[in-house]
Amino acid sequence: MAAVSQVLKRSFSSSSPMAGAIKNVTVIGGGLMGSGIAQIAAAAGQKVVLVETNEKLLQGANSRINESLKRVAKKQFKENPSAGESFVQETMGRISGTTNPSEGAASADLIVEAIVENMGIKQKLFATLDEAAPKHTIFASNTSSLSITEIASQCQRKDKFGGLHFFNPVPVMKLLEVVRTNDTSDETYKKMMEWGQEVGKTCITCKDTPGFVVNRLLVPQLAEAIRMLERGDASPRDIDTAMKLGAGHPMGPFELADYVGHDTTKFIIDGWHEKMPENPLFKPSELLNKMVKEGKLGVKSGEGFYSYKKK
Ligand SMILES: CCCCCCCCCCCCC[C@H](O)CC(=O)SCCNC(=O)CCNC(=O)[C@H](O)C(C)(C)COP(=O)(O)OP(=O)(O)OC[C@H]1O[C@@H](n2cnc3c(N)ncnc32)[C@H](O)[C@@H]1OP(=O)(O)O
Ligand SMILES: NC(=O)c1ccc[n+]([C@@H]2O[C@H](COP(=O)([O-])OP(=O)(O)OC[C@H]3O[C@@H](n4cnc5c(N)ncnc54)[C@H](O)[C@@H]3O)[C@@H](O)[C@H]2O)c1
Repeated sequence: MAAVSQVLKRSFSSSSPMAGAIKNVTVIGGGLMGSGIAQIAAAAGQKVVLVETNEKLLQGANSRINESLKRVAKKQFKENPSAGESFVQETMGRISGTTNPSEGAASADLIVEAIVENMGIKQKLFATLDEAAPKHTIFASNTSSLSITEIASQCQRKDKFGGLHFFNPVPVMKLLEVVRTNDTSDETYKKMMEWGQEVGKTCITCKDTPGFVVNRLLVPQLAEAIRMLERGDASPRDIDTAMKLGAGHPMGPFELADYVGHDTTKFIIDGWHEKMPENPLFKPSELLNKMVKEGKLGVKSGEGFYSYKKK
């Protein structure tokens, strides 16, 4: 992955965005979600700067994107493999990396944050970005469960702040939840919706409420599945099979929670328990807490409810 300084010199000296069009996207956080968001923006022809905390994680994101693009190319260019290779190379060529968020923000029309699900860390990051990014830059968080209004509270540009909630895996899942706060301007909302369509997503809109639409319905279901397991009602495998064959889900709740990552699921449930202590649905799970304490984070660590270690 080219250093952003080289790409910025080469790419941004001559080009400047058309008034209003989102051409330069900065993604903060190159994990499960951020790497996918960077990938689809670059695949849509946009210049992407990916920001991570260190070079090793940047390289990891780079590899994850490259592997995913090869899977996409294998399907999209089935009849023309060499066109598929060019698609992968050209898309990767639009992505540069840096470990400096302020440098990464310098030429962004849109910044999408996909870092750890922690309110304080997100707020601190956006306060820094508010100083570094051009005045026209739109800020968006990919948070699963936190309040966009609260995340934006340390920023001046509350009119240019919203939520862009993608679904995992980003290159495959068609939905994008576009969230506006009471301060999000109509112009910002319109640009977020248009950008979501440009990167190939079907956009829905909802208010800035906990979990937006999908997670407000999904979290209780996954939580109830874990309580079912804790009561000994059924095994994870049988519960997953039940929901796949009985409800037509592509993944059962335990497969899905493993896929999402239990660091994230724990952040989500702990945050909602703190916000809504009276709601038994969001009471923390001893089993989940034990798994996280033991480092069993799901697919990302090789073990969660199931084992993913290569035999
Ligand atoms: C009591 C307290 C408990 C508390 C619990 C609280 C829980 C909280 C949980 C909330 C989490 C919220 C998280 C977030 O905010 C919201 C979400 O993202 S929810 C997750 C949404 N996603 C899903 O539901 C995914 C469902 N699964 C699937 O769609 C499929 O299983 C799959 C992931 C697409 C995989 O498909 P499969 O057919 O099973 O297997 P393959 O691997 O062969 O994939 C098929 C096909 O898809 C393409 N593909 C898959 N992955 C990628 C990728 N990363 N990049 C590109 N392409 C990909 C690919 O073409 C595959 O074909 P192939 O390449 O194999 O030919
Ligand atoms: N995992 C999912 O299924 C999913 C789906 C939708 C939304 N989300 C949300 O997306 C966000 C990221 O989730 P994820 O699953 O990708 O997590 P992840 O742990 O895979 O990735 C987060 C990345 O952010 C990086 N990071 C942390 N602080 C940073 C900082 N200050 N600057 C730059 N990088 C930083 C970490 O190094 C890590 O690589 C969370 O808010 C989560 O709620 C997750």
